[in-house]
Amino acid sequence: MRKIRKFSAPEPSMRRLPAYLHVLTRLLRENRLYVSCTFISNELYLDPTQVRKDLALTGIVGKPRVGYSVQELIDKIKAFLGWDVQRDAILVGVGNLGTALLGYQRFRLYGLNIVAAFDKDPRRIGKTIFGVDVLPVEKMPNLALRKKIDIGIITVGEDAAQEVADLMVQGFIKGIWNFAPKALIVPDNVIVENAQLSVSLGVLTSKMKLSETEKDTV
Ligand SMILES: NC(=O)c1ccc[n+]([C@@H]2O[C@H](COP(=O)([O-])OP(=O)(O)OC[C@H]3O[C@@H](n4cnc5c(N)ncnc54)[C@H](O)[C@@H]3O)[C@@H](O)[C@H]2O)c1
Repeated sequence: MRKIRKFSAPEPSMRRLPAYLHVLTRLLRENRLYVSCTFISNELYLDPTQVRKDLALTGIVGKPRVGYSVQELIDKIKAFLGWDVQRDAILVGVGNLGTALLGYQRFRLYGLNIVAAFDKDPRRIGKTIFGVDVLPVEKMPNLALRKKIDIGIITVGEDAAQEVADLMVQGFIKGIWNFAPKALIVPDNVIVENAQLSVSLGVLTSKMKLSETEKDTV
């Protein structure tokens, strides 16, 4: 059975940190120098103790009665998330979703630099989408190895996802951001993060359903 890899920081905290960053970036634009846990927790409807624990993971130390320096907190969160360094990525599957991801310019702010895209469809190969060249998928492992690519993004259908992951492993890619609804099998040294909008939608609709049922019973 495959081992579940454990990390020293809890995943829910990792998932909340980008939201804190969003609030802090706004405060920086408004020239705010300091911020408290209570302020952040009120903005995001979270428990202040939870926010304090999450922020402590980044190593930041607040000043009594003043709070945290906004700039320092931004820097610490970015460093914790690994967004303070630029990572080169490639994307495989330049269909609807792949094209949308290539067009999302803000990934660069998070240190994600998509340097090439790959597909198997001759109608897509040779095109340049949002400044990124689309190459034949067979060329991916070699390019990944040569350019020391860190992250592979999978946006092919679920039937092709494992074979694409295998090619990424051949190319010594260490992190796979998988958008296909497929549980991938990879060596232990490769980290896979599955990104599913349907999970988020499921949370929304089940909360709506629960709230509707609770209203009916009042
Ligand atoms: N994670 C999410 O929230 C989310 C949201 C939408 C779609 N998806 C998933 O993303 C994937 C893509 O969806 P889409 O709507 O963009 O599909 P699409 O059919 O528009 O695009 C898929 C692309 O992959 C290419 N492809 C197929 N097999 C390949 C292979 N072996 N090597 C290289 N390229 C290959 C196809 O030529 C095509 O260009 C699907 O798995 C879908 O379920 C996930």
